[in-house]
Amino acid sequence: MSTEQPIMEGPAPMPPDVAERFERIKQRPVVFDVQHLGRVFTSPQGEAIQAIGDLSFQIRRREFITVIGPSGCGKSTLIRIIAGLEKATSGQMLLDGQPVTGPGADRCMVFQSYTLFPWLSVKKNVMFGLEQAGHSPTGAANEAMQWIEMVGLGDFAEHYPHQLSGGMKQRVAIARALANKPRVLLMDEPFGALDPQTRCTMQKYLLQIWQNVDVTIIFITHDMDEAIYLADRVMVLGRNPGHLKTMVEVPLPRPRHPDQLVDPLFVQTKKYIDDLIHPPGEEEDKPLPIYRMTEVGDDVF
Ligand SMILES: Nc1ncnc2c1ncn2[C@@H]1O[C@H](COP(=O)(O)OP(=O)(O)OP(=O)(O)O)[C@@H](O)[C@H]1O
Repeated sequence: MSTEQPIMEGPAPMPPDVAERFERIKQRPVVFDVQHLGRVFTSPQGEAIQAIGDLSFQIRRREFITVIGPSGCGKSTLIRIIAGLEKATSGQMLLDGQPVTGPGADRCMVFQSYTLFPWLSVKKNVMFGLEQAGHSPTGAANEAMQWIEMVGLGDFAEHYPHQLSGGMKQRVAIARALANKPRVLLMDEPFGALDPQTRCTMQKYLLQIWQNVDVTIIFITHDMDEAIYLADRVMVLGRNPGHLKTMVEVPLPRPRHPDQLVDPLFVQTKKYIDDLIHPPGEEEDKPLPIYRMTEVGDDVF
């Protein structure tokens, strides 16, 4: 067995034009201020499960933040607390300086599973929240159509969810969320169920939409390429209990382009984040016990 230490990559260098962009971002107002957030669950046996330990971070207006970390580090718990669907057991969270105490129209969520009403057309799905918020049917229809056009589905407004592909359904879900004009769009692995090609197309659409809408995005993903490609900053979480390992400023200029996936800065950033999430030598790296299931001598390698 080799006794050599694996080489841990440092963060990639920041080109001057991207560093300037981050300086400009730091001048923007803080939208989200999360202070010492913690969440303890109780197991069915009555044991305390500390899902999130002590998490503090700030997000500025119109930042695109992706959240990545190993399974069980508290990504979903965090986004559910931000959405107001779950309560923190310690700490607090301010949105535009005001404490968040429950769900609100200022935060909208897009989930991985398709959550459209199957009995409503695309247009009616997008109108639903608007009508609930007090828009007249005509006003809601006009507003809904603007958002449906924005996600490129103008020709599908009268279609029903079962007539749409997975990517189209998620575009409707994004239109429905944005129609409420939230301050923050929360996305919990929204493209996780899509095939790789559709996923790439959706990433491109989302970046275009985000460019044209005044919204801050917090986006959970398991996919490292997706996390880096979309984000201004990648929030890397660790587990037991969930904690912030680091916030990585992505050293790539915007607008993003798929060619950047092979840029040395991208590759170095990926290696850096991967080393943070899976430190070499951790349990997951241990080899499996090997049981021989073939005849001795049946060596195909
Ligand atoms: N309702 C609950 N009751 C008890 N424990 C919970 C509950 N929800 C989450 N947990 C625990 O909190 C921890 C964090 O869970 P969470 O689902 O937030 O992690 P995650 O990072 O989103 O995981 P994954 O990547 O697998 O989706 C886990 O140990 C999980 O078992």
